[in-house]
Amino acid sequence: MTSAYILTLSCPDRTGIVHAVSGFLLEREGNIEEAAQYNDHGTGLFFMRVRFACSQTETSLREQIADLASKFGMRWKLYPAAEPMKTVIMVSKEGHCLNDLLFRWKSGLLAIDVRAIISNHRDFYQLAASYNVPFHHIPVTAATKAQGEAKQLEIIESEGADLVVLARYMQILSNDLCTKLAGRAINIHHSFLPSFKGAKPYYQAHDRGVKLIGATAHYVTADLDEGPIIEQDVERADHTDTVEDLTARGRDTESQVLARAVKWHSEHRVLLNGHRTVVFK
Ligand SMILES: Nc1nc2c(c(=O)[nH]1)N[C@@H](CN(C=O)c1ccc(C(=O)N[C@@H](CCC(=O)O)C(=O)O)cc1)CN2
Repeated sequence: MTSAYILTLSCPDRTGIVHAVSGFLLEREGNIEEAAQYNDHGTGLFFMRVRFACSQTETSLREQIADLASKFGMRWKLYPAAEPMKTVIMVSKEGHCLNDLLFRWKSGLLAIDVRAIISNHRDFYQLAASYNVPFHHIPVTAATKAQGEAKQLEIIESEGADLVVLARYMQILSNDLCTKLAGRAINIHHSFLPSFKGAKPYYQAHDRGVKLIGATAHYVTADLDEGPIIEQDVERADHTDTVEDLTARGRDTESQVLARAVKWHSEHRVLLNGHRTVVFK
């Protein structure tokens, strides 16, 4: 019986990498179903993503890939392709992105498994219940942030979440929590970064008189809204728009940008390249 796997790797660029990987898989009767690679001439790093079917067990493949990787200095990861990514979604008082992700998940459009919803407000406990997803209300104040984050992390770890989505969660995560969630927490920022970081970006955009508004999905880091960008998009604006108009029009862009980022991350299409990303769409 064959199983589908996804192998992602990065290593110093040199000739023969694709040949070595494809030959490795051929020797094990692996059938390549999808492959993509990128050579970053600026950093000299080579990136690759391969989806393949193979009859060998994951344990056996890991042992053999480790041997290949050592010869090329590869940083690599191997994922069973069929496993949906266990996900925890965090939200505050704006629920459009949460609602969109839940609908896409239940419609089979996202390879995720929403294990819990965490919020510092109670607004969306009925929405969670309608999808039969546990809802955890964890209020957060400056005085209670450490305890609140400890509860959040306990839920994340107990659910085995490989992805945490800040779907308009409006609390700044501590440096410690950012470290623990490194590479597996995605935030949707409601501006076209690097413009208008921080709180109330639509107020900032309106004050600047922008003719475009936007949304940015990025990995969460200790540096607020500075994490590696995964996806962005923009929407037109003009002099007649109020902040409320911009906020309303921006909701669809935010939801669509976040959904694309979650889809690509859950399919292991996003590779970190320093403070940037490589996205094999
Ligand atoms: N460590 C990080 N935490 C969070 C990030 C991040 O990139 N790194 N992204 C934000 C989301 N966000 C914009 O998208 C954002 C949320 C909240 C604020 C903010 O200043 N909020 C409060 C202060 C709350 C607090 O101290 O925790 C405020 O309005 O004054 C700015 C940007 C999610 N978290």
